[in-house]
Amino acid sequence: MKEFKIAVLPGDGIGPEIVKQAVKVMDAVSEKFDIKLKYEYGLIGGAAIDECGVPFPEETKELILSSDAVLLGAVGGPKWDNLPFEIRPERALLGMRKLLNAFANLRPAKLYDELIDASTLKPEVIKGVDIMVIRELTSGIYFGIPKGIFVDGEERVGINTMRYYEHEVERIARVAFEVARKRRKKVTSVDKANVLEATVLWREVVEKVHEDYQDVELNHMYVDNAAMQIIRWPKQFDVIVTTNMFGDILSDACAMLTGSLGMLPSASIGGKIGLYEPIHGSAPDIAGQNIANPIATINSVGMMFTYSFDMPEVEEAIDTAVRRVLAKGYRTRDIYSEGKKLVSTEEMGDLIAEEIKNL
Ligand SMILES: NC(=O)C1=CN([C@@H]2O[C@H](COP(=O)(O)OP(=O)(O)OC[C@H]3O[C@@H](n4cnc5c(N)ncnc54)[C@H](O)[C@@H]3O)[C@@H](O)[C@H]2O)C=CC1
Ligand SMILES: CC(C)CC(=O)C(=O)O
Ligand SMILES: [Mg+2]
Repeated sequence: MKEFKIAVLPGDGIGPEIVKQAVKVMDAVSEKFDIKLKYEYGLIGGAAIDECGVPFPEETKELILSSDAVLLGAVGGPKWDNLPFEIRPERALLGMRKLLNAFANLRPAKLYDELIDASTLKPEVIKGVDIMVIRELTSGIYFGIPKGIFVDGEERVGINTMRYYEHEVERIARVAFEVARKRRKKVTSVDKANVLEATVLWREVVEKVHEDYQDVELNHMYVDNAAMQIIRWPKQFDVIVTTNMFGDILSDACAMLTGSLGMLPSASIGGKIGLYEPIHGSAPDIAGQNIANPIATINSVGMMFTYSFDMPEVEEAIDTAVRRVLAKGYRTRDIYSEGKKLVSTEEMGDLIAEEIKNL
């Protein structure tokens, strides 16, 4: 019997609520596919600050490094926003991604036909949308030095630095071309090479790597245009590869093509141990109300089975279960439309887990 140890880090805000639903789904998967899943819970973010004074405790680092994969809810919230920057919850996230060398963040924005009515965009614009955003995750402006708030003469100056080494661009470009080969064979590299030297280098390296992937079409787009094109005509995109910050922003925009930010899962790969999390944050505005959409987290579990455990059949099963629950008309508040059945976070988790058992 296959056996996997999963580090489960619920985090803050809606994190614990949505992760609980993902665990229900993992329980159902374990039964259905006869796999042994061992969960070990750890503290991260604000929850860790409250308990041990730091956002990313040594114990959590040891836990994730001794696991086969990591499932994260989300971190952060107003309670911790005034802490010194270096010990804020979000630092734990960046630290964990770096520690795991999870440099490739895959964020699939695929619209379920069943949710065409959940979007504010026209059906003809979004029907069939299937974009894979590949965001560089362990470098760029979120990591570059110098960074900080410094005193310069009479006033302060805030500095962040966008920097990319050639090898960092090369490895993410390779991931993008490899993924595109299994899809519709088109990569759009998004940069700001008209004004940012770091992305002039990015564009050059992507071009160079492309020489090894001549069967894949490559085009380049500036990020401002890309933000507009995603909303204007999203079906022009197959794989989007981009920098850490641009990918962060564009993937939230892509989420709305699928109906809600609560729909987009992610896999962060590249190192030995994969990290799986919804793309959204801790949603403090709806935390504790049992109304958050758990599907992004549940589908992140699906990605875990494909990318960490080489069991794509489990991802397919989870995807089918989600689709069937949506087809029966069940909706959390964020994807609700008239005539559908409004359900809570807990109910959505139960429905999807039950559907898996009945597959
Ligand atoms: N990966 C992570 O842990 C991330 C953490 N954050 C942190 O989360 C906190 C809140 O950040 P925001 O900018 O408000 O972004 P957010 O992604 O938490 O929320 C943005 C909006 O989307 C809604 N939303 C998010 N997830 C949802 C879900 N599953 N179901 C239904 N609605 C959902 C929220 O209610 C909110 O209105 C901050 O402290 C931020 O730093 C933000 C993004 C990612
Ligand atoms: C701390 C942030 C970089 C988290 C975020 O917005 C994301 O990863 O999407
Ligand atoms: Mg983000």
